Amino acid sequence: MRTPFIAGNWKMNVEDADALAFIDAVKDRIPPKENVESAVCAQAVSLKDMKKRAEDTELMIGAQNVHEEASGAFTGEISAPALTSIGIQLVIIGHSERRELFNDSDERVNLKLHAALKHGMTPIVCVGESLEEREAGRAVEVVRGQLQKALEGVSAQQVDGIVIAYEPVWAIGTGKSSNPEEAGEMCKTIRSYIREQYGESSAEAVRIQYGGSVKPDNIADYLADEDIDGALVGGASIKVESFLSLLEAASR
Ligand SMILES: O=C(CO)COP(=O)(O)O
Repeated sequence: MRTPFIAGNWKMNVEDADALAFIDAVKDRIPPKENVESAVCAQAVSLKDMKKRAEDTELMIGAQNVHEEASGAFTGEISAPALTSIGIQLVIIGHSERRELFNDSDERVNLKLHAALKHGMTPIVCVGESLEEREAGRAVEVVRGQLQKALEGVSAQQVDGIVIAYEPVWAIGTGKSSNPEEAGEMCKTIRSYIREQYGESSAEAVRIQYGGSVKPDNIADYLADEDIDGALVGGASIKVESFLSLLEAASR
């Protein structure tokens, strides 16, 4: 059985002092990782200190982005070796905000995924259709296309450790969460894609999160679906009690 995985994506919303205070507040209340795996992905400047503060807990600390090259003249970027050198093993790749605002094309998402895997990181790869694409009946085609391009050249052995987050763009930060049945159907489609490409054991191993306006009062509706293994949560992951409620709801 797959262990549920709840990850907070704090985006550019939590400054250093609050990030560290959050760790202090949750660290003795994180459920064992056998019940639910938990993470928060913060701004790069806070990662090193957060990692240290979270040392004795099972809360993982993740990055929100990584550059595809290991080093070089890429002003302002962060490399996978730089992240792993401070103990950061988890990274979000291809979030729709990065795709939309920072030119993270499917090809770049693929390069970033390879960089993360090469350096032993666990990637959370985000896919999801826009409202326009959903209304045009193209949601499945779009998500399958994103997966195909993101996973190009990724081996079956590598794919087993990847987390895929299905985040319909229209449900992010809008309070307009996707209907759990529709979300479940898309997560099933994602798992079927993994099965087609990599076989049954990879399909069973890969964890698929839903993301988009997940909150303590709706998370159980998503997790009830057999193909939804957790959530990637923005707004509702920032406040201590809300984050802990999400973990409690997901804990098995
Ligand atoms: O983008 C998200 C997580 O990556 C979702 O954000 P919200 O939970 O705030 O809708």
